[in-house]
Amino acid sequence: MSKTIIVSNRLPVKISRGDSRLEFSPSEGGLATGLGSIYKEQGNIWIGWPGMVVEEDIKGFVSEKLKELNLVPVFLTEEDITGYYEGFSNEVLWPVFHYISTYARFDLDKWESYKNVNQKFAQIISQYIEPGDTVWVHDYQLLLLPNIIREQFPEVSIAFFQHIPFPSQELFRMIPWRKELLSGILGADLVGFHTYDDVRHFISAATQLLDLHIDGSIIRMDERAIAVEPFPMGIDSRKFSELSESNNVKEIENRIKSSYKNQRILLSIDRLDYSKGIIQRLEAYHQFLEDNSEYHEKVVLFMIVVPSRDNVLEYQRLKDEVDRLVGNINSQHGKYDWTPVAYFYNSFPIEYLSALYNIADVCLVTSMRDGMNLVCKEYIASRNDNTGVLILSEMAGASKELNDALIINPNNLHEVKDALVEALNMPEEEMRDRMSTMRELIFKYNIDHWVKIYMARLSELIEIKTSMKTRLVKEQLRNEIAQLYNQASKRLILLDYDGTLVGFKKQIDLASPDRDLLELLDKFITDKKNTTTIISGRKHQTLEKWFGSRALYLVAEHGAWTKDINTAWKKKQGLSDSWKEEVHQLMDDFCDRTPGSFIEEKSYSLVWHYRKVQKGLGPLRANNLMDNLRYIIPSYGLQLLNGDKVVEVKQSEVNKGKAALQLLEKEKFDFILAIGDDYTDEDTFKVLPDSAITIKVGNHLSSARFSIKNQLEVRAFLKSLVTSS
Ligand SMILES: O=P(O)(O)OC[C@H]1O[C@H](O[C@H]2O[C@H](CO)[C@@H](O)[C@H](O)[C@H]2O)[C@H](O)[C@@H](O)[C@@H]1O
Ligand SMILES: O=c1ccn([C@@H]2O[C@H](COP(=O)(O)OP(=O)(O)O)[C@@H](O)[C@H]2O)c(=O)[nH]1
Ligand SMILES: [Mg+2]
Repeated sequence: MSKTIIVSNRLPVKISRGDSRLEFSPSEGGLATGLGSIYKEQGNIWIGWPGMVVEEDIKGFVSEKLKELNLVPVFLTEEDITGYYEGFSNEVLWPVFHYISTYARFDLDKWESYKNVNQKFAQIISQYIEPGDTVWVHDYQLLLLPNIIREQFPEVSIAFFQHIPFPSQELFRMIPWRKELLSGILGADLVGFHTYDDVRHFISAATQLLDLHIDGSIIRMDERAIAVEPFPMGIDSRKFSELSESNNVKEIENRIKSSYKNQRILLSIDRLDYSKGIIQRLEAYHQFLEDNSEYHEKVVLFMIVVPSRDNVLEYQRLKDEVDRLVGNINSQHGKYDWTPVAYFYNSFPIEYLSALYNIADVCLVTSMRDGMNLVCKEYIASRNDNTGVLILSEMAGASKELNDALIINPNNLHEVKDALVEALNMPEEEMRDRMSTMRELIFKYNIDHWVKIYMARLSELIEIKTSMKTRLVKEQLRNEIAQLYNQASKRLILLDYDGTLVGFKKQIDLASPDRDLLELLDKFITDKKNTTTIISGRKHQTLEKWFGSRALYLVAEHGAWTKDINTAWKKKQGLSDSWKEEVHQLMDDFCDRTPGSFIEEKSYSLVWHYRKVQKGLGPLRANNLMDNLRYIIPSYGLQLLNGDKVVEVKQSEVNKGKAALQLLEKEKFDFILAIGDDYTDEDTFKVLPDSAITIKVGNHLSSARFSIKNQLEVRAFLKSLVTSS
């Protein structure tokens, strides 16, 4: 049975040295707690670092112990931890991805270590991977891994999910190794982020830095398609809800409450991290106490800070700063029986967290940036009686879903302070309304739902990929087609031009046929059994210039013009161009506003090209233009085509399908071959009989029977046909 191999930097279980022996305990952090519930399913395994340096002589023992839990360790050395984990992951990627690029240290040795450790992970994975398996790679520590696995195991399904934000490409491009990182991620079939903004940023980085082709949310690379989509992660809501009711938790609650009688509890829980806005929170709370003395002795900020990455300089500095600020607040405002900030620099068992979630009147999340933030979701899931108020930073991924929280900008101290007052005074009905709406969401979009929809999307993509593969023209299929070709006595060959016989060029006129192509076409022409046709959207003047002297059938402007061998060009009857002036004017406006764009005018169509426009702006303007055109085209009976870096308007009764039908009527063909790469060729594929050999160039969905990777392969295929006869 095929299995899922989960891979992340940290295993959900960490090892530490207890008094006399090794201790195995759950890891902190969103990823470990989030996926904890799914890896135990039959046959699945989780590969990752066990959280400490393990001596050689006990590695066997540790591996055995972890195996019982379906876990496989990747042992990291002291150097790996310094270079890869603390260094590149947490001193380069973490600060840049959380928009604090001034903390980043772009050292080459950190990068070398990062590459090495990603290879180390790949090496362990390769020992467990079997055909049909899915590898699910998690997070920024392993950005290179998807592509390393892809190179070793081209057929395997690979998913990648990033739990932290993906920054604007303007920030991301600062990283010296940005292209390698992007290519690493793009080894996956499905790339997921928590929010649509992350998706947008990633797509813009990939298209701008790697010059890739993008089709909605699909990135196309040679023969591979990679889907990039948002999948906001949920939590195990039921677990938190049930935990709230347990006797053990109730007991802890009572104990805590007895220490804070008559005080309302403001709760914050996070790892010690500058991305969590701990300083900003303390400053806002300080101001709140200064401005609202009526709350003195009546509130407490219960602040759990979990130690994290304490070998990294910025984290040490932050610890000092937090200690200092807490000290200031408590010394300035504290009384012998009131400590305004109850500060704990520890991690706590889940029962203790649950008790805190239950008794907290307000949960305060002030992240400066946060991929998701699970703490706020855990708070909501715990509030079975629908009370409690969540104050949530708009910089946390969770704010995109939880819009019934009090949403704040953590940089706006006054806004946070006012939100505290609002939360503490919120009418009960409003509180319950907000909380119950958020609870519904948290229970529906829980962790199981997240895994389910993520995996379902991956299966869908793999199905498409597999069906594409079976249709791919490879040796056996090529031989079968060659056999049919040789047996036939009347053949119709329909060849699209751009994207099929030649590649995409920056200047449209540079795509003229090369000698190799002309020789190939001549081989088809000299065989009298062939009716060789170029069926193109190009102007007839262009086709005339390039092919006019050859004994070819030519179809130009998608069928508005046709030319039989040795005859003059014929224009399709009954076409009108009265619409052109109005559309031209509109396109002119867009050219004026969009440097690099230009209009191509044909007899019965107008094309707005944006292949030379500043990246990102082209598609934006194209959508805008299409919105405008939609008002004009119905009254003229026109068709609007959204093509590869073009917007085309043409008469709807002209299309390649109709042109192909006319050719079909000419004679009785016993072999029909059509090859094309874009949406206009679909019209050809659709009108041909089922027996026709229809071939789509590239990996887009198509009504063609077969597909072929690129123009080079088209030429090789065509050569193999003519040389086989
Ligand atoms: O492993 P550490 O260096 O100790 O860090 C702990 C984890 O922190 C990060 O969590 C992120 O994932 C959460 C769940 O998707 C999300 O809510 C949060 O916003 C992120 O910061 C990190 O992504 C993990 O890899 C770390 O293990
Ligand atoms: O003492 C603690 C405090 C917190 N957490 C867990 O750590 C996770 C923090 O996840 P979040 O997404 O909020 O932030 P991250 O640390 O992943 O950036 C949550 O599931 C908490 O329940 C924990 O296990 N022990
Ligand atoms: Mg084409």
